[in-house]
Amino acid sequence: MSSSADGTDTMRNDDIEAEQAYLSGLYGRLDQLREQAAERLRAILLEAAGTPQGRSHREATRSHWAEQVAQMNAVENGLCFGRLDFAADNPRYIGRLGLFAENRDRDPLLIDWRAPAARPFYLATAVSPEGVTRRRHLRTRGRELTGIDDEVLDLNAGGPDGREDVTGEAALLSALNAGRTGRMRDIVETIQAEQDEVIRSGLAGVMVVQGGPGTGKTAVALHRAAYLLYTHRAQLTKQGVLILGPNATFLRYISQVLPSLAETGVLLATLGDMFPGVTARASESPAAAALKGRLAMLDVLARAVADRQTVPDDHVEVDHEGYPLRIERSVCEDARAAARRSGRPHNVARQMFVTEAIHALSLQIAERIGADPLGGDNLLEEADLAETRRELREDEDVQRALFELWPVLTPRQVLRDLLSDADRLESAAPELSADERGLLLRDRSARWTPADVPLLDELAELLGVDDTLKARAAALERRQAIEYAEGVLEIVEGSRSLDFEDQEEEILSAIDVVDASAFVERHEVIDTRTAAERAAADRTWVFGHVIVDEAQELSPMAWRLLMRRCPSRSMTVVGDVAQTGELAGTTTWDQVFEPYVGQRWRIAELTVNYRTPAEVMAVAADVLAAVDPSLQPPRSVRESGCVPWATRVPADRLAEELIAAVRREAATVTDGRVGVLVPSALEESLGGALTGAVPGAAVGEQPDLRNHIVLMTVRQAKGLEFDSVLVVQPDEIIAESPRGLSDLYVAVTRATRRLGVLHTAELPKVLDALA
Ligand SMILES: Nc1ncnc2c1ncn2[C@@H]1O[C@H](COP(=O)(O)OP(=O)(O)OP(=O)(O)O)[C@@H](O)[C@H]1O
Repeated sequence: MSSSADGTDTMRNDDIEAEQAYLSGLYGRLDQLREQAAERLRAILLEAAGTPQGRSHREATRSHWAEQVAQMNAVENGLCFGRLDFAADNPRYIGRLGLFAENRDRDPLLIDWRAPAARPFYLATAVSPEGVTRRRHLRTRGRELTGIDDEVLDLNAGGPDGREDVTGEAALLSALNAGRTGRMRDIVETIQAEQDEVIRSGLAGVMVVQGGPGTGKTAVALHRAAYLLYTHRAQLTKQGVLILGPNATFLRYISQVLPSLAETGVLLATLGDMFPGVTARASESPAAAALKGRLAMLDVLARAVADRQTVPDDHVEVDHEGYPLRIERSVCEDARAAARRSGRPHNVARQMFVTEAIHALSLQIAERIGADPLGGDNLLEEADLAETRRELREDEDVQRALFELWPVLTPRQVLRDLLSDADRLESAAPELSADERGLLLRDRSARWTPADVPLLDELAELLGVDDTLKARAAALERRQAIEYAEGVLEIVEGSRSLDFEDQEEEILSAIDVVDASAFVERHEVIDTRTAAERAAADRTWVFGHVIVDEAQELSPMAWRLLMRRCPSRSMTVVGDVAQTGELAGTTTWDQVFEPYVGQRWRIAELTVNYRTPAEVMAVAADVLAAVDPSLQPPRSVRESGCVPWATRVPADRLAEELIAAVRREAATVTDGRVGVLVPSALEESLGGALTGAVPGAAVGEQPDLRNHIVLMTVRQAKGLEFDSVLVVQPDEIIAESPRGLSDLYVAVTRATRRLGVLHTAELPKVLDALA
């Protein structure tokens, strides 16, 4: 049953009035709380700085109140969207945030959708009503109530309304039929029962959410992040939650969902962002990316590092205090063997290499200067030897020679050197064929690709960080800060008013009361970043929970990186093995998790497609059967009434026909978005033609999805959706990759309403339904 505020249908007007009054009361309370929080924030900002501890406390309080204000601002739209009536209890209002009256003894005015008390809103059905007699969806625009949808769940009170397999059917269909905006919306008002199960599943362990296209995997993953942060706030705000998505365009697409749920403490990243200091966005051939994703790269990288631990053919000569010293090959070999035996990472084991080599050199010196002319024991004592070793360590020539033999290395340096040098590659990767090595080889100046990132991360593990070097760098930084502070204090001193110089009484200036190191301490920056921000800058950060979207695309090497960031294995992994496009991606979840958690992972399946209407899904089902006949397509929740079509056009008129089709579709879906999905080989030419004819159409590496018309490759369209989708040259999409059929499946399932296909050759068999 449905009613709108204009009073044209059956719902009693006084119901609307009563709900509007309640809603206004909630906004009144929200305003009051927001004003109180803003007042506290203002007071804190006016407080004096004080001691470092005081400042850190003040900073914590400031960010608490700033977050409160931000949260209350974020829920302004759709603050309250539901009401539950019970046979034997007071009604409950459900919203984006919990609100209490000033007198806390009373029932809450508004229940946060994530609280257990809100759960019947998503789960109660007529068959299993959980005490609920009526579920009411409140439709609002700003602070105004625009309509009400009721579902009566009490079987005795006149029978259930609507379908049993969906909850809140009217509200759901209205959300699904709305035109797309290029930014994903939250689904908090219409979460369905099977989605709710996933969202509220426990924090511990690996949960895989397998579901066909449009089943809400991304939406569920984001709402799960919000739910987990609400339920385990103390733990997760400290450790942070990571959401890994397939590319930057996708991250922008989902970027508004969590803020609209008033959650900001989540790090959204792509694989290319997972090595601090590197933003890996360059593209490479799918075959090269697949090769880099294989576990065989572990041996290649280990050998690449070992190859940097060198020994001379015969010896190296260095000058030490005017005398020549020989670093013999055998000395280097022994020192290298000892360092390798330690099992430590390269940069850490280097200490041992240096110690062993210096020891050998000190004996060489002892032999020269401490030899007993009478043939007795060496005359140097242990203390002399220790002094010799110290001198050797500090000798720059010796240092340089040892550095050459066992250098301090960075991951970027090792990977760049390896991938740009055929000899190094051959030495490190003898088991790869020459063709495979050719795939990896590239110019030194090449930009980083996402598939490089797991290799960099692996190298960081193999190389390690020498803590003594880190301590030295920190000491240097502090020394520089003190020098800077001294400079500041000198300026203060210099600018003392000359007028005071003759005065009798002593005037204290900054320089009299603080020395430079105290100054540095007082001004040391307090880390005000959120856990998510700190995590983004720290390769070794361990997250409280990791959520992976489009997880089927990750390579075995990428999984190693992620598992390192999440030793607790508290993970939510969402994906669809039928949509795998990357050659190094997976087609079975077992394969992914067996090495890390054995059989200890749970799977949840989503079976209803909320995006793609039944007419389009019928076409997609044939493509899926060709990908793997054992896979079942998800069931569409609605029909659009639009029949998918295919048109064959002459090859020399493809661009013109496409432009005409785009114009037609754009005129039909005026309230939504048109997506044109093309084979990679045609992206540039068709993109150019389209933007030439239809100014404002978005194309390129990171097109703005808010544009009315967007042209992209299928790879780029992963996870996205458009009201109308035009698929161009499906046969070429299939031919472009060994996973071409999966790519076509992805392409046709991006449509929320309309699907059209343009082709110049025969229509591929899998699209016979369109013939
Ligand atoms: N319960 C729901 N209420 C309203 N809209 C929903 C619901 N569940 C999913 N949707 C909508 O359905 C569409 C598809 O959802 P989503 O992108 O999360 O699916 P997906 O499973 O990740 O798809 P794909 O695998 O194709 O990327 C989105 O527009 C989403 O907002």
